[in-house]
Amino acid sequence: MKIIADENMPYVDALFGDLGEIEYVNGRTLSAVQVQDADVLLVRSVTKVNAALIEQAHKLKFVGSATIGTDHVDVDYLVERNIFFTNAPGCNAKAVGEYAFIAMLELAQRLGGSLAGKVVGIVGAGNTGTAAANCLQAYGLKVLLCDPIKAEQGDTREFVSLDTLIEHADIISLHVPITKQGEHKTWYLFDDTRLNQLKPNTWLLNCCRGEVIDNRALIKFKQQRDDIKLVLDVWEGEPNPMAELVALAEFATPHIAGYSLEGKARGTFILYQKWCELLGLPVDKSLASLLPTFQFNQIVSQGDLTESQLLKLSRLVYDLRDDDVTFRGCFATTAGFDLMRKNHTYRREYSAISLTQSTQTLSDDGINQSMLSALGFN
Ligand SMILES: NC(=O)c1ccc[n+]([C@@H]2O[C@H](COP(=O)([O-])OP(=O)(O)OC[C@H]3O[C@@H](n4cnc5c(N)ncnc54)[C@H](O)[C@@H]3O)[C@@H](O)[C@H]2O)c1
Ligand SMILES: O=C(O)[C@H](O)[C@H](O)COP(=O)(O)O
Repeated sequence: MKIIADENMPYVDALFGDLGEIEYVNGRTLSAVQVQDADVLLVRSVTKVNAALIEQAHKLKFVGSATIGTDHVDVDYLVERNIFFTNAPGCNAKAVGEYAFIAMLELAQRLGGSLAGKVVGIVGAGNTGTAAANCLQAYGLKVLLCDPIKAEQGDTREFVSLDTLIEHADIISLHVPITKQGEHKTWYLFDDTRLNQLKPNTWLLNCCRGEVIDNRALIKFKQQRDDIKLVLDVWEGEPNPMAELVALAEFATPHIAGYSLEGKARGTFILYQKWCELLGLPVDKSLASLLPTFQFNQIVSQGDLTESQLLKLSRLVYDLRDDDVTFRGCFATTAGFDLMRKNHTYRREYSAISLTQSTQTLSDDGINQSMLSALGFN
């Protein structure tokens, strides 16, 4: 059996190695000729899986994308061809949630203020939006959720309209899929008009898909509104973001919000589980065995933490400042954007750290052990 896998997908050897012959490919430049004799195709978000790529792949039975998003895959065409397709829902949700939370801590520190006390609006209350909301609520922040689809489906959480969210939120974090049609389409959800509704000093984070914000409108808007602060992980026209926009963002990264080691491992593992299920094979490998012990896995803290100490602790799992600096030095070419993603040293999630407090401080505003557990520390 021939398995074609993106060369930047970790743990493929460990999980698929005894199931067939694996050939690693560059996902961005993958061609129809390379996939024509594949039985299994394992991709990431950079590969467009459509008729042009797989029309001649007559043996293809399974396409797996180790991603949450599916906008790069022509799912209808796969159904028509009777090729099984799976993505990896939720695989990197925690990573994205922690990225958003850590970015807010970083931004608060950079601006000389505090994250505590802010109201945060989450647009899209699915896996990543909920993961971000969980961190924020664990930290005691008020969170407003906007997700008309979930609301219509009977989700019992409290939802607000996008207008209400924009009116009340100090920080807005975007967590929707990219959709081009329908009542709730998200393409340019934040266009010129929406951007002009933002209240003074709003922080806007985008960790979902670049085109959820009209990037040209954002450049024009931000050039006149220095009070608005931006954290951008995703860009219109990736892998070639607009240079003017990178310069205007407080923190800028190359679509790596989901790049935790745990998230990446879960992505490949979900594809492995689905493939075993499809073939009726036993799932005889475990996700836990793939992950190395984290360098700082045991930490003892003396007393409650302040917000700046929480940020220091967070920087052990992910130092956003490093990625921001590297990105600004390399984003200007396709090769630079992709190479930074390829060479990214996958960060860890909070759960990689076992944290104990040796003493409890009797203050009301400190960050205590139960808050840290709710944030995801072990
Ligand atoms: N930057 C990254 O590395 C990264 C990582 C993972 C996912 N993503 C992107 O983030 C997206 C969201 O991921 P997820 O796991 O949360 O997906 P999900 O499907 O679990 O949740 C998305 C939510 O958005 C809601 N939604 C759709 N249209 C909406 C609208 N117009 N207004 C408000 N809510 C709307 C849906 O109802 C759903 O609940 C993915 O589709 C992917 O494109 C990016
Ligand atoms: O949809 C997703 O899961 C993310 O966008 C994913 O993290 C993108 O990473 P890639 O597949 O390009 O490595």
